[in-house]
Amino acid sequence: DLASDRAALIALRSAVGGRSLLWNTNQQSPCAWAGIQCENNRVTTVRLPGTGLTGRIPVGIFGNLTKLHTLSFRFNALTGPLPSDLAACTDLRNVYLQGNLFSGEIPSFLFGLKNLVRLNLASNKFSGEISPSFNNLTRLATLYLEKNQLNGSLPELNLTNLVQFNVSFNQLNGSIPKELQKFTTSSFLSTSLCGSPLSPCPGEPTPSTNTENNGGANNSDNGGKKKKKKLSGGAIAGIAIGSVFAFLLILLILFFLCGKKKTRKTNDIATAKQLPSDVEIPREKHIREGDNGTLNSGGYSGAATAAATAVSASKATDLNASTGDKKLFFFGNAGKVFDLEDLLRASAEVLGKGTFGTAYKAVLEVGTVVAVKRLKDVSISEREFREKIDAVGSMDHENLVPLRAYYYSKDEKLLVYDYMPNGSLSALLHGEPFFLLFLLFFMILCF
Ligand SMILES: Nc1ncnc2c1ncn2[C@@H]1O[C@H](COP(=O)(O)OP(=O)(O)OP(=O)(O)O)[C@@H](O)[C@H]1O
Repeated sequence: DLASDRAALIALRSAVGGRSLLWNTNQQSPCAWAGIQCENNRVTTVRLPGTGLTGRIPVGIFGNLTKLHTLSFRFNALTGPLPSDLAACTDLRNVYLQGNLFSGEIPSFLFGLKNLVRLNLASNKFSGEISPSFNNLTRLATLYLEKNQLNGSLPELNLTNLVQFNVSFNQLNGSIPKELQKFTTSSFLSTSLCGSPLSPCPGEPTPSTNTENNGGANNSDNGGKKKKKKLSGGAIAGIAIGSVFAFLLILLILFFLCGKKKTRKTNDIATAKQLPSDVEIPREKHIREGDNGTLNSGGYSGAATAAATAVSASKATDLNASTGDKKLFFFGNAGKVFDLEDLLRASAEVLGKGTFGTAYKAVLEVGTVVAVKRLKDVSISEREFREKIDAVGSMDHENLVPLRAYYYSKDEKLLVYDYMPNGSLSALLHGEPFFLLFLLFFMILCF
C-alpha cells in the first residue's frame, strides 16, 4: 500500500539520496514529493534524473514499489548491480538508468518484466553478453545498451516492436543478425561487428567481389562492366538528343495546355450565357446568337453578359411573379447611375471564379465598367440578405472595393462592384505557374 511505498522511498533516500532529495517527510503521502507520482493511491512513477544519487541500491526497496511503471535514475552516480527485488515491479514499462555506474551482467530478472516498453541501460559499466532472453520482452520498443562493456556476439532478436536500438561502443563481435540489420550504422558504432549495415564480414560475398570473381573467369566481361562506369560519347550524345526532344515535347504540351485554357475561358462565358433557361428571356434583344441558338464565335463583345442574362432571367421570373419591386439597389451617395436595363445591354467577360460564385466584367453602353459577382448556392431570406449586404455596402475603406449595388431574387443574387483594372494580385505575385514548372523540369533534365 501507499504506506509501504512511502517507507521504500525513505529507505531509498537514506541509501542513495543523501541530502539532495528534499522531500517533506512530515507529509504522510509521498505523492507530492519531487519526482514521485501516484495513481490509485500507489506510487507509480519515480523520476529522479540528475539528482546526485550515489552508491548502491540495496535489496529491500523495490520489492515494495510493486505498482511502479516508470523508473528514471538517469545521469546519477549509482553503482553496483541492479537490486534483485526490482523483479517484483512487474508493471514496469519504462526504465531509464543511463548515465550511471551500474556494473555486472545485465540481470536475468529483467527478462521477466514482460511489460517493458523502454529500457535504457546506456553509459554504464554493464559487462557480459547480451542475452537472447531479451526476446521475452515482446513489447520492447526501445533498447539502448550503448557505451557499456558488453562483449560476445549479438543474439538474434525477433522483437517486432523494436524501433530504437543501439549497442555502439561495446566490445561486441560477430555478424549482425538479420532482424537487426534494419537499423542504421549509428546503432553499431565502435564495435567489431560486421555485416549489413556495416561492412561485410570476412568471407561474405559482396557485389564488388562478385564482379572480381566473374572477372577472373572471364576477362572480357570484366572489361564490359568497367566500361559501363564511364559514359561513352554515344551515350552522352543520346542523352543530349533525348533532352532536346523532351524539351520540344514539353513546349508542345505547354502550347496545348495554353490553348485549352483559352478555350475553357470562352466556354465559361458561353456556358454562363446559357444559364437560367427555365424562363423565357428576350434573348434576341440582347444576345447575339447563331441560328441554332448557340453563342456566336467571336465571344462576348456586343453580346449581353452572363450576368445580364442571369439578371434578365431573374427579372423575367420576378416580373412574371408580379412582385414589381425587383431592381438594382444602390448604396451611398453615388445614386442610381445605371439600371437593370443598362446592365442587360452590357457586354461582358468572365473575370474568375471564387468560392461564392463567378465574377464578370461588364461594360455598359455608356462606357461605365463594373464587376458583377453572381452568387451561387446562397439560400437565405431576402431580409437576411439585405441586412448582410447593407452592412457590406456601408463599408468605406481605401483597401476595399466599393460595393455599388445589388440585385436579389429567389434564384439570383448579384453584387455590382467598381471594376478594378489592374488584374489579379495572385497572378502578379506568382506569374504563370506553368512557365515556372517548365523551367524547373528543363533544368532537372539538363543536369
Ligand atoms: N471588382 C473587381 N474588379 C476586377 N476584378 C475582379 C473584381 N472582383 C473580382 N475580380 C476578379 O474575379 C476573380 C474572382 O473573384 P471573386 O471575388 O469571385 O473570388 P475570389 O475573391 O478570387 O475568391 P474567394 O471568393 O474564394 O475568396 C478574382 O480573382 C479577380 O481576379
